[in-house]
Amino acid sequence: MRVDLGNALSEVADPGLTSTELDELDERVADAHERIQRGREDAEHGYAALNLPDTADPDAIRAAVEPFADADALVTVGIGGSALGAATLANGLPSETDAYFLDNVDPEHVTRLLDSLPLDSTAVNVVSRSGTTAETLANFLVVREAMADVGVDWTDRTFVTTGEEGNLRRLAEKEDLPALSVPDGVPGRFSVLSTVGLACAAICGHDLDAILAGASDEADRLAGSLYESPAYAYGATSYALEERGAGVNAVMPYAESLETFAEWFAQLWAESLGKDGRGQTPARALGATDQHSQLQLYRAGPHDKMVTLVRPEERADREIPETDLDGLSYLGGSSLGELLDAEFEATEASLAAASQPNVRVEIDRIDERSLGELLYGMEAACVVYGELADVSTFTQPAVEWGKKAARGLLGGGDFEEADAVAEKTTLTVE
Ligand SMILES: O=P(O)(O)OC[C@H]1O[C@H](O)[C@H](O)[C@@H](O)[C@@H]1O
Repeated sequence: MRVDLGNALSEVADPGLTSTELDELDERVADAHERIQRGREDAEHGYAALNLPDTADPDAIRAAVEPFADADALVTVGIGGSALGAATLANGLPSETDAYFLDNVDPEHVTRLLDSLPLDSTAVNVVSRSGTTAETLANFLVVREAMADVGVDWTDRTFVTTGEEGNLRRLAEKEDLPALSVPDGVPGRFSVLSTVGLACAAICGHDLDAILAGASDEADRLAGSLYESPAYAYGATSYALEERGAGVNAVMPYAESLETFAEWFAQLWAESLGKDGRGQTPARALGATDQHSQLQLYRAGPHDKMVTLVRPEERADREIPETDLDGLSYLGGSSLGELLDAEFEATEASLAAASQPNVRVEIDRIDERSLGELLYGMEAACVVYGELADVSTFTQPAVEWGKKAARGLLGGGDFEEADAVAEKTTLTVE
């Protein structure tokens, strides 16, 4: 992963950083790096996720999913960190198996998906770190009933990925389902390089060793200076821009296959860093499509955001046919890839010309190794941001609050959070 901070400097951008400010930030990055390394050495909760390039066991994952390798489709039933990492890999890379994700309990969507699948040749991976998430368990109950209804033995087609405790683990034991373990100390949104993301990747035919090798390369680049570590350069600059008023981070990959990456990033950034009245709101955009919609705001709107432009340096290209149509001949003989790159650079320049801060993130190409670098790099960026902002990066109390309120409403326990629903202030207009 390469990061270009030029358009975040104060000579270009407002807000922006002077080189003196960047040097001061660099001194704080050295301390943050020390803290991160200590956390990694002690395998502390959260920091342990940055050790996954070494601690994940791709052989064990491949062996566990082997019985499901011939499935025509794979449905991952999970939500948040238990779906988005796997989806980023599945949607980012060419896949041998059709991968679907049930990460919502919209009944129409669930029914439409189940009606469209060949259930007798579909594998189901139920993923929940806690093993208690209501949406995941509800969807699982629906999926297994749908299988039973058409005479499919769901116990033959299902495996689970979960922690050592919880309802899902108990269910797996009771039904004798194959079970992969979510490693200790790895929060959901940092779990893509563990069993959580890699089981799906293995069934899709992706090269797990290459994903982990890419992540390992990025881990090797973590250093006590942001000038030596692309991940820290990105995380520290995002933090410093937020401090100076860039409360939004619009992530805009210029690759259709990285659209889900922006969703994964949104959870990572929002849930980890949205604490104590601070945080940077992730916005999702796609280049070049959103140049024709959101870019107007990003260039001409308030100076309250940074734009992260992500692209592969190489991609499989396709020529644009020659044409003698008036005004279009400039396109002929060029390629869609060249056009997309020109759009990328034009957007970057247009933001800079309007003094809107933006950062360029590049990977070599869209393959296992580069995605491993990108995913690991962004996780490390998030952790260093959390250290600099002094927030508790690996907790999510605000999300837990809503989970308890919903559970209380459904009669799943006595949660005071549910009382707030009855106390809602209304001002209805009809
Ligand atoms: O994997 P699970 O325990 O089912 O959790 C799934 C998701 O649930 C919550 O919303 C958490 O805040 C997320 O961080 C987590 O990824």
